[in-house]
Amino acid sequence: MATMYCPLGTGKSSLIAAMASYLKFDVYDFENKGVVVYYISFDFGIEDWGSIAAALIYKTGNERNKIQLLTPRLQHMFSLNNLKEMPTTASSLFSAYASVAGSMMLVRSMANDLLPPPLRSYISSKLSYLFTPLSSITLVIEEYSGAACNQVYQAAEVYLPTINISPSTKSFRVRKTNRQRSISRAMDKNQQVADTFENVDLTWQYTVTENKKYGNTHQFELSFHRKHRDKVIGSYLPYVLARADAIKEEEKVVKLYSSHLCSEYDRSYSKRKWGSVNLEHPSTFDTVAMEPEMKKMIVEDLDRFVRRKEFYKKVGKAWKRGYLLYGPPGTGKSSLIAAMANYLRFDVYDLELSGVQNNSDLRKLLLSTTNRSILVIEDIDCTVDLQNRDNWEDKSQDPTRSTSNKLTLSGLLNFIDGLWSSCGDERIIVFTTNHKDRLDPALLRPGRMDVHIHMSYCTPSGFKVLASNYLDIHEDNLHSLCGEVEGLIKSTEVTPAEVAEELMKSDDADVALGGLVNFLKRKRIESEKRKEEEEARKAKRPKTDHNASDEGEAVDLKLEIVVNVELLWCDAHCTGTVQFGLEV
Ligand SMILES: Nc1ncnc2c1ncn2[C@@H]1O[C@H](COP(=O)(O)OP(=O)(O)OP(=O)(O)O)[C@@H](O)[C@H]1O
Repeated sequence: MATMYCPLGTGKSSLIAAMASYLKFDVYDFENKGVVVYYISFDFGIEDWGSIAAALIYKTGNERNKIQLLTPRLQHMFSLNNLKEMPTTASSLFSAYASVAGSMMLVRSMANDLLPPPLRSYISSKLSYLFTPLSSITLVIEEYSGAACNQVYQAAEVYLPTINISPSTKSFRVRKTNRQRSISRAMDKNQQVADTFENVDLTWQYTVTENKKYGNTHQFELSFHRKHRDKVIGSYLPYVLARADAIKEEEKVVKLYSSHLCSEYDRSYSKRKWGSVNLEHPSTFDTVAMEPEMKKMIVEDLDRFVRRKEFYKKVGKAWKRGYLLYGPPGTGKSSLIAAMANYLRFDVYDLELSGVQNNSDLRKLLLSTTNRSILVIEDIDCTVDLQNRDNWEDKSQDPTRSTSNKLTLSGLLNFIDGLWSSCGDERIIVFTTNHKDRLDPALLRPGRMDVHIHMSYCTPSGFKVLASNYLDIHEDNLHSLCGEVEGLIKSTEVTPAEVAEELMKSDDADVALGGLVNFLKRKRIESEKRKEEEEARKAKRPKTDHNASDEGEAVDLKLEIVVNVELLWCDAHCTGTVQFGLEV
């Protein structure tokens, strides 16, 4: 047993990861205040159920064959003697059948009454294999692998709509959004499509198991002749994964996932899921108004990040990068995130922390995000109280909630660069805030937020980008008002959002720029007036040693002195000697 105690950012999680990878041990991450969860696993495999069925149905042939129908480990469970005692005449077979059927009905009604729905659905899905032809085999591709997304499932979702509809398909789903050029289709539940790969016939089926309490489970079932098992697993599935990547690349659709986009029904599901829409934000690095050097720095940083897979491996770091975007509202933080997503073609996961109940919920949500994605937590200073790492909780504090049932900063940090951060590749994490000073230093330390980007008020070069976006004004066709606008922008705090709003008011550059000049002049007058009023207020304030800004310090100092004196007084009692000293 080992206890690690050291300051923030000194590599506790990395050491644990290194120990686990050196020893090839699994890691169980128990939160110190967390709830212990017991997992019960049912490990009858497909083969086992098939062989149980085979042993029950084929009661002919010699005893050796009967035993061979069972997989080796089931041979231990079902003894030879039990099989020998199975009946062989038609009448005894019929009465055996009747008694088995009666027992089955009894078992089924007991199961309906006693077993929880997920367990029932698990058992019924396993029993369905009894009815598949023995020559064929079915691969079950579930949506989730443990808590993480199953990439084969996701690839099947992309690939299957591109293969021809089978004659046996009775229904399929169609959709088209504003941005899609053509209608896309998807498999409907319980429908099949056929595919052929290197002369192997394959059948895909999409199934949804409904469960009101725990939410629906989705899966694909891929059936084929069992003699092709190696080819399907070794060649066909990798082909489907590669095709899905290529299709996504061709479609160039970036998705925006949000935990708020899933239905209430899905939310109650213990494995909370993300709902998605296509990210149709047109922002690119060309359209974002910011200093050209900063833009160049960000693009180079992103390029370096995506090509550094081996580097991250070599230095023993999870392949992820954290960006902190800070600045006043309307300076383009969201636009920059969209530009990053469009540039990298990474999906965006928009996480609203206010809707996350506890660390366990957060973990489920984050584990179900995919690789090559951007996780965004906007306005991180507003959603939760970040002041204290240990007491970081949802603002709606409920004293009745146990301490283990909370969202904590440690829980989030653990995902950013703790052990959990390694559960995925090529991840970008972006936090945005209007108040960087309000963030816990633990969040800002190097290694967590690798790049801090200040999104400032509009600058002359930012204006040039906006003028080009909105009015097609470029270096070679500069408008006579551009010089005046740039001069005003230098001396006025105006956000790119405000400038953009003015430029949108007319297609006529004279009108739009004229409006912007007036707006900037008004803004400058207002801000000068505010400054004068502030200075007048300061001048009117009585001159004391305890004005507002000094008061806090004075109180702190007083408290400190009282505490010191008390401690020294205690010392005096205990030791009989006392020395007073005061350092200010
Ligand atoms: N730097 C920018 N470049 C281009 N357009 C911008 C920029 N900043 C703001 N805008 C315009 O203003 C709108 C609002 O900007 P955006 O939402 O990106 O700002 P924000 O900093 O994320 O604001 P908030 O902090 O309120 O979320 C955008 O739709 C865009 O049209």
